[in-house]
Amino acid sequence: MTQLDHQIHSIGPEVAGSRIFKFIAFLYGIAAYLVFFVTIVYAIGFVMGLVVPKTIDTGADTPAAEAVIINLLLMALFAVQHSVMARQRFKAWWTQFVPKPVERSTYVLFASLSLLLLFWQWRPLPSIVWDVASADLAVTLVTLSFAGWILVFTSTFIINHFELFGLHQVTNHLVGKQAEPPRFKTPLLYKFVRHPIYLGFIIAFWAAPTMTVGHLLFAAVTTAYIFVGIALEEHDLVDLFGDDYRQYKQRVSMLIPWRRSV
Ligand SMILES: C[S@@+](CC[C@H](N)C(=O)[O-])C[C@H]1O[C@@H](n2cnc3c(N)ncnc32)[C@H](O)[C@@H]1O
Repeated sequence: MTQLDHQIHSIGPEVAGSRIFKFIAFLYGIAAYLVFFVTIVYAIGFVMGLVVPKTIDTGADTPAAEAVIINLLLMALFAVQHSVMARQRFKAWWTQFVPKPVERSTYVLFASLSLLLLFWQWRPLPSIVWDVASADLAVTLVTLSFAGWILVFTSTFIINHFELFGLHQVTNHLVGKQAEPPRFKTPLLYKFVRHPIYLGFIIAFWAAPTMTVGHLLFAAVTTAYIFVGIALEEHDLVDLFGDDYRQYKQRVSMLIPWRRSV
């Protein structure tokens, strides 16, 4: 027996395999996070029409009806992927095939890929709905849109950025730390609204100095989807945290600070 054979034998195939798996899972988690990061940065340029080569108002000339259908299908694909894969029952089913430590990273990767597909294949509908004449108002709207994106990013860190995007799970797995059960939290902004991340997206999508039909379609459908997403997410949160979440809903508004119902 060579020295290497002896070492492998003494570690045991299970442990050796699992060590390699832990490391591969960690690298996979980092790769999925990087794809997510590129996607969200691209999303800012795409929606605001800044820097990136393909924006919400550029792309192949397509007849309006065809463009609407393609864009609706792209948004529907993202919505179905994003909602179905986030449900507890789906997670219970697919973690029979996908190892639990990389479940969140895989979800993040699929969501990012379906968004990249949307950015790539999105058809412009360039007719103008509004175009503000005042330079001051235009600057205010661009600033508001940036503020929306900042709200999105800050809120992910407030609730737990690294857990939300799967890095926490693969790191814990790598160092052999047990995954902690989800905890109900209402830190900082979550004391004013229950969904600051979604509020940030709504602000970022609607605050545009020039609103085209394509941008309006995107803002309207994603806003409607956010309301559906909130209903599904809150159903799961009540299942998970029971009365704590029910009382939170009574106390704190959904999206508009200081207004209990919405
Ligand atoms: C993309 S985050 C969105 C969080 C929130 N809806 C928002 O807009 O800021 C979705 C994840 O956050 C979790 N979550 C939402 N509110 C929470 C809370 N108050 N405490 C703990 N987890 C929460 C959900 O279970 C879900 O896994």
